[in-house]
Amino acid sequence: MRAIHFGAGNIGRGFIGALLYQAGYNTTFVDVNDVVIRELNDRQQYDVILADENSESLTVKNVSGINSMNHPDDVIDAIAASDIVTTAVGPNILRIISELIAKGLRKRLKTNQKPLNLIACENMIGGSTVLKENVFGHLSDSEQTSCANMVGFPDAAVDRIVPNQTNEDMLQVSVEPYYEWIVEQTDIKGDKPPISGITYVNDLKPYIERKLFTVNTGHAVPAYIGHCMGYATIYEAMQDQNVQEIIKGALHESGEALIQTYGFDRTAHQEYIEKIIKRFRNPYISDVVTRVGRGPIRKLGPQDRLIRPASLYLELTGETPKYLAQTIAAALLYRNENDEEAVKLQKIINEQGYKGTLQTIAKLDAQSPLIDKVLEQMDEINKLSKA
Ligand SMILES: NC(=O)c1ccc[n+]([C@@H]2O[C@H](COP(=O)([O-])OP(=O)(O)OC[C@H]3O[C@@H](n4cnc5c(N)ncnc54)[C@H](O)[C@@H]3O)[C@@H](O)[C@H]2O)c1
Ligand SMILES: O=P(O)(O)OC[C@@H](O)[C@@H](O)[C@H](O)[C@H](O)CO
Repeated sequence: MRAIHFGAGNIGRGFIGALLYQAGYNTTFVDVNDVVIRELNDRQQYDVILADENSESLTVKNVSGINSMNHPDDVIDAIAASDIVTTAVGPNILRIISELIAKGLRKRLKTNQKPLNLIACENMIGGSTVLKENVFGHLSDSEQTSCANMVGFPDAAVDRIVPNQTNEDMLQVSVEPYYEWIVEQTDIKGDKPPISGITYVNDLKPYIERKLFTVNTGHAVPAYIGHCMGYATIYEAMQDQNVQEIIKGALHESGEALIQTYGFDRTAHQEYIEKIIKRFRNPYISDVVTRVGRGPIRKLGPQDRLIRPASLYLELTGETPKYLAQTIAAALLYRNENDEEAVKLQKIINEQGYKGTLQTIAKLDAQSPLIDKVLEQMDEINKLSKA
């Protein structure tokens, strides 16, 4: 079985690549990072280390790489012949890789009639659906009709913390032991990919929202509040009493929104929250706040981890969420000159002010009580950053 995986980064090598290998696939990574691609081709294997007291390691074998900038035709051929295509490139890159994928599917229509599934493993709602829309934008009507019958784009939720890291061995990747990969089976074409780490469900929405609005909402607290307070890593920020109070409060608020929306069991959800907080305190992982806070414009989007649970909480309880508002305020204050979106965010704030920015980026109504709450909580965050 042949797999094509776009993005040989943290999640690509440390999570999806490892599970594909364990399921028996030969995996070709497609990336624009030439150094990583060369190493993959030279060695055809790499190690994944579990970040806990045992440091267990797995050697992922049967891997190769293609630099899509230098060898786009090889990517097209590989897609035409593959049994599964996965991505972990970041939500904003899906649009960029879609033209090459469309060319691969066009070739496949002529050469290979086997059903194919493409699974976007990104932190976003409807990632594979977004990929499909972009790919279909490059295909003719008749190609779209043919693809609609034999190519599936099942949405997915992926959960495993894989920090940025610099190891002596550049392909080695250290990952937390925990993982979850959930795929919506209703959109699969042909047989379900035989990957034992995947949990197949009929309706992904409750799972992706629970993951994004608990793991990623929670993660945003030590990232943005921690950054304001001068902490460099999630682990350091998680030792702070203020961060602990805010994360508990924010996850109580997002939890209330999730429980009321999906009817999750209250006790089970609280256990889920506690397990996640424990993962953020893993002493074997050093995850910088700038990775977790990366892309603040995306993270302040209307459907993402801060605004969506805050809006839902307001809608369902009639109260404005204090702790989510504090985290949104900290995200607005996030400055990092190495992060393109953070720079752009500060430019928008300079031009439009906080209120205008929340209307433009978060798509909040000018009258939304959430805006006033965020502005009110900005003072609290400023006090914390001076403390
Ligand atoms: N790291 C985590 O803890 C984690 C966990 C769950 C989900 N995710 C999600 O996985 C995705 C990837 O995150 P990551 O942490 O692995 O990021 P990363 O930066 O480590 O990896 C992304 C990779 O994509 C490559 N890339 C960029 N443009 C490309 C292009 N045009 N074609 C092919 N490859 C390209 C980059 O060179 C890089 O190797 C994101 O959507 C993220 O939200 C990350
Ligand atoms: O990848 P992002 O930028 O959407 O979010 C940063 C982190 O919260 C995220 O990568 C988590 O580590 C991951 O989602 C855990 O499963």
